[in-house]
Amino acid sequence: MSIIEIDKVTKHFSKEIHALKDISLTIEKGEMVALIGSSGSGKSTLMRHVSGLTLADKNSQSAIKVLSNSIQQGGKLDRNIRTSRAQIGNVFQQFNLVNRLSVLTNVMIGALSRTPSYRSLLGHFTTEEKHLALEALERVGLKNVVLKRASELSGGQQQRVAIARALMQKAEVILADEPIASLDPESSRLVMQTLKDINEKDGITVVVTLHQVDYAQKYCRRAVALKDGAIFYDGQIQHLNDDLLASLYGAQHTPEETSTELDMKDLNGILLAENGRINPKENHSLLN
Ligand SMILES: Nc1ncnc2c1ncn2[C@@H]1O[C@H](COP(=O)(O)OP(=O)(O)OP(=O)(O)O)[C@@H](O)[C@H]1O
Repeated sequence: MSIIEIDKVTKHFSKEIHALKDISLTIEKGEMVALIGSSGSGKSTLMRHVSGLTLADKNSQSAIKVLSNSIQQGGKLDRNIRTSRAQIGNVFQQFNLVNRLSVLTNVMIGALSRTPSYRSLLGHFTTEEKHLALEALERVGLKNVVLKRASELSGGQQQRVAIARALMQKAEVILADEPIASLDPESSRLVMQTLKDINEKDGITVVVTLHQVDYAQKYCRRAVALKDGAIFYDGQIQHLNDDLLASLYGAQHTPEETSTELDMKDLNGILLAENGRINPKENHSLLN
């Protein structure tokens, strides 16, 4: 069963910036797919299209569906976007958690799409909701920090809280955009293992953008590689050989250099790209 259907998605940010070029892609239920490619290749833009946070070019043939529900078509957001979004758990660094709230409340916010908002705004969560949030936090190995403020957690812990929130939300799909971009190797391993665990045990479909090809190879079977906004490779990750990787990441690529070289270069790219993308209103619209 197809969970994500992306059809002919084209996006210009300006005349010069053609961020996505006729992307068509289908992701099946239960897959864990790595979205890879060098900085600026269009990974985040594609993820944001799937969440309906960015719209494709107007009057194009573009269409995106999640669980057969339309997210956007021809550059227009679907009317029932709230219902469609409820199926999608976002693990996006730029609007992950409400820092001043406790970890537990942040996870319970995951139930907002199913809860009358006056109740959740007043902080009136039911006992069942509290139990579900505790269970979700236990799943991601964070039961010991439930009453801490989100801002007190490490980056990796925050990512795992976002994953717990998606579990609480009963999301069928998790979109994780750069979930390990600024984490040390042990935290990265924990975040990736958590995603893999809920993918395998709960059958939740996961799409994760990664800079580090070695993590993609370790945790995902399928890779979709973008280059200059177009699909460069879509297939089993084990068939992505050094030649393909070299042409994906450019001439400087050698297998031994991948992690260190890309990390620094891409980190700068991410920070630059993120600067222009932080928009608290979008955070709010996701929660509602
Ligand atoms: N809001 C925006 N306005 C203008 N241009 C944008 C915007 N968001 C992204 N872009 C441009 O679109 C292209 C794709 O960017 P995107 O962030 O999707 O790439 P990426 O592969 O996720 O990169 P990174 O790995 O650095 O996060 C880049 O040229 C980027 O500068």
